[in-house]
Amino acid sequence: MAEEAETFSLREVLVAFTACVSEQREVRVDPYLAGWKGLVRFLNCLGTIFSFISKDAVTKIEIIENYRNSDQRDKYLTVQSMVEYELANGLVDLQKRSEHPNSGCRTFLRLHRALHWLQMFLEGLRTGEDNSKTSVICSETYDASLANHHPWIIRKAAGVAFCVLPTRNTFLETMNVGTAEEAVAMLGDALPYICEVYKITEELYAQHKLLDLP
Ligand SMILES: CCCCCCCCCCCCC/C=C/[C@@H](O)[C@H](COP(=O)(O)O)NC(=O)CCCCCCCCCCCCCCC
Repeated sequence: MAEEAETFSLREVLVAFTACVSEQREVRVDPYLAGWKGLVRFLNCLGTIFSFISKDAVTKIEIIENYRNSDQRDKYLTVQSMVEYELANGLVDLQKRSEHPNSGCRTFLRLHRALHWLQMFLEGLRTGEDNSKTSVICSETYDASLANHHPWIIRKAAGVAFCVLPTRNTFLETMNVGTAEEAVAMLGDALPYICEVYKITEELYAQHKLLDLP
């Protein structure tokens, strides 16, 4: 675990998200998944108490990766092409999960909601006081975002896991980007890209009324 922590750098994760938006303002699926995979590696370094979260994220990443490795891989190149393809071919359960329980659209939506939390969490870390508690930043941003989509039992387990998070400065140093100040600067550079990815996806899902997919 320690070795994994040493090789992890937040830089590679953030670089992946900066590569997500194409010139046509489309969201590329491969760098998006690469970004999430990096985040999962980081989460695994924080302790086994987070395993239930990383397992769920991995399951969702793999569902979409399988589409990217299938005969229909080109349809899943961008979020825009995925939405167009799945909707045109009736591959999305719109009211309740039945024939297509793991559509790309509903799976991606779960990661998209988590990206909203990530965006707020990283902003909270960036602007927080030196001695502020990561656990507080994490639970406040979780309550304001993802928690609204989770049942009580998940919210409870997440709340327990957040308690073990180290202080803000230790957390920033774990990112392996340099000093806490350097990590803060890196967050400032990268956050606009994450916000842009989130915004484009949110608009696309809203336009197609997909924000509440079961
Ligand atoms: C730094 C501490 C990390 C705290 C992570 C906060 C997010 C908490 C998410 C709790 C999810 C619990 C697991 C189960 C979730 C599912 O029920 C639920 C719904 O799925 P379903 O409709 O298929 O049932 N799934 C989801 O909402 C997707 C959750 C994906 C979470 C990925 C979180 C990865 C976090 C990576 C953190 C990295 C920290 C970054 C700092 C540089």
